[in-house]
Amino acid sequence: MPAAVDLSALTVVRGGRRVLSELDLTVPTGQVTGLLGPSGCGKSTLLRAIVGVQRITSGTVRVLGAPAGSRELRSRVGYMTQSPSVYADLSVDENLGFFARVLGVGPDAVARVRSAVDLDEFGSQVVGRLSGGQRSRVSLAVALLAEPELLVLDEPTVGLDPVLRVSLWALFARLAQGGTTVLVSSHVMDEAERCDRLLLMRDGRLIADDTPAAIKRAAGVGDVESAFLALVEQEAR
Ligand SMILES: Nc1ncnc2c1ncn2[C@@H]1O[C@H](COP(=O)(O)OP(=O)(O)OP(=O)(O)O)[C@@H](O)[C@H]1O
Repeated sequence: MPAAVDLSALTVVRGGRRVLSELDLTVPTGQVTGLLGPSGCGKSTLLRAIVGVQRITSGTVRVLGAPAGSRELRSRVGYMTQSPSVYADLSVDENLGFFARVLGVGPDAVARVRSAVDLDEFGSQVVGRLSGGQRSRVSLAVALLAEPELLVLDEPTVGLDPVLRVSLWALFARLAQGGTTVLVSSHVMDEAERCDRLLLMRDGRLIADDTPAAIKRAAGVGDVESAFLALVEQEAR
């Protein structure tokens, strides 16, 4: 099966700084791929390049067989940014209904995505009066509306309690089982274990690209956080 995302020699310079450097990577179709690395390593910039909202300096980014950001990808790629991108003065259902119309999907999608993110009790609640975690789940619900083939999520579990985090990771796994490609960033290394595949990043470069088990095995350690530290140490030598 062709890769959902295929990057070749991607370089991005932002504010005079080289934020991504000659990145080559692929994201397999129908799996949950985790993009992990410390704050500032370039995760959001990479995700922005994949959804086509980042000006790139050089290289190529192909998504679902088309150049990133092309028109035909609009409804095939769902993107959730780090800061909630929904209207604070509208209710959850009004937001979902609005974005459903923008995306041209039927009104029955609203109930489907509301329930997928566990917000059924909050349909008539104004978003401005929700907690941060609830608000980010409304953004996630928007990203799910068009049943995208590729779902790109920038730190979707920040600010969520452990129970909700587990339920969201279960949702990502269910989506992948149904054929959706899920690319999710996090700087919480314990979330790595829930991914089929991991991309570990540091300073705009990829330091590992494999399954969690293979990354731990290669580093001879029992958890991904220790593997990350071992890889950083190896590089410094
Ligand atoms: N608008 C911008 N202009 C210039 N530089 C930027 C801009 N946005 C981000 N950067 C720089 O690009 C680098 C990578 O930022 P990016 O947001 O991609 O990192 P990240 O890994 O997603 O971090 P975090 O986990 O904290 O969100 C950082 O050094 C940051 O300072």
